[in-house]
Amino acid sequence: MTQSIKPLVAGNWKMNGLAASRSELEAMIAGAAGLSDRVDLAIFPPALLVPAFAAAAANTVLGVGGQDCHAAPSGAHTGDISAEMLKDAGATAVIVGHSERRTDHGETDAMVRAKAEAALRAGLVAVVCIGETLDERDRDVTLDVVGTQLAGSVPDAATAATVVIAYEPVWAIGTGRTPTTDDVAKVHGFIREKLAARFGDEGAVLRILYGGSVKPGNAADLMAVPHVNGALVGGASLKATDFLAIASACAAT
Ligand SMILES: O=C[C@H](O)COP(=O)(O)O
Repeated sequence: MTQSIKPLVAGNWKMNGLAASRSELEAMIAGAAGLSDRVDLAIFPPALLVPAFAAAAANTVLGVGGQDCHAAPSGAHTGDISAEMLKDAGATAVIVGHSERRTDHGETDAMVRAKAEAALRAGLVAVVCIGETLDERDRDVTLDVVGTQLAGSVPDAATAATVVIAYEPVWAIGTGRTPTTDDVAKVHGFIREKLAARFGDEGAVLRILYGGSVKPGNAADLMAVPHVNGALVGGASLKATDFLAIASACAAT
């Protein structure tokens, strides 16, 4: 982990969670307080839970965000939610371009970039996801894929305060498989080079999260990799004990 960058541990609940999950949120809020000098924490529940979770987390160190947004601020887009609506509901951030959105909804780099630009327009931090599939990894084109996604999905106006990159190998998501720390170092180092070349000083300090089967048992090793500035956690973020254990491991590196 790069010492000069405060890490972020973000929990993506995906399509999980009901109103009763509020107890997990409250445990996270309580646990986050003791870690906030070393690591930022944020949780991304389903959109229906954002207003209640954001209200519960207001004036605490735990951020609350959405999992997707439309590129437009409002309009005839049935079923969609704008970045402005998330902001209005108390969100501070939004995930864009998660591989499940790219796969399930055919989102392209251009669409992801437009969503990230919408986030910035609304005053939200955009967590921009990139990562290669297993087929792409097997064909040894990981860096090509990641470089293309990075160039195409990240807004020109990105700063360290407004954009976070999440590198998530698609084959590691929800599978229990993770890349070796050498593999993670190679990709994160490549992303850092690209960000620094494009954004200069801002690119040198923009946070790059690793995501894909991060658990309490492997978090310390993954978070110690150079240019890993935190984690985007899926399954293990549903339970406060696991989420906080990952955040503690991150804070300790
Ligand atoms: O957004 C989170 C990632 O897709 C990782 O999910 P996972 O931790 O369940 O593998």
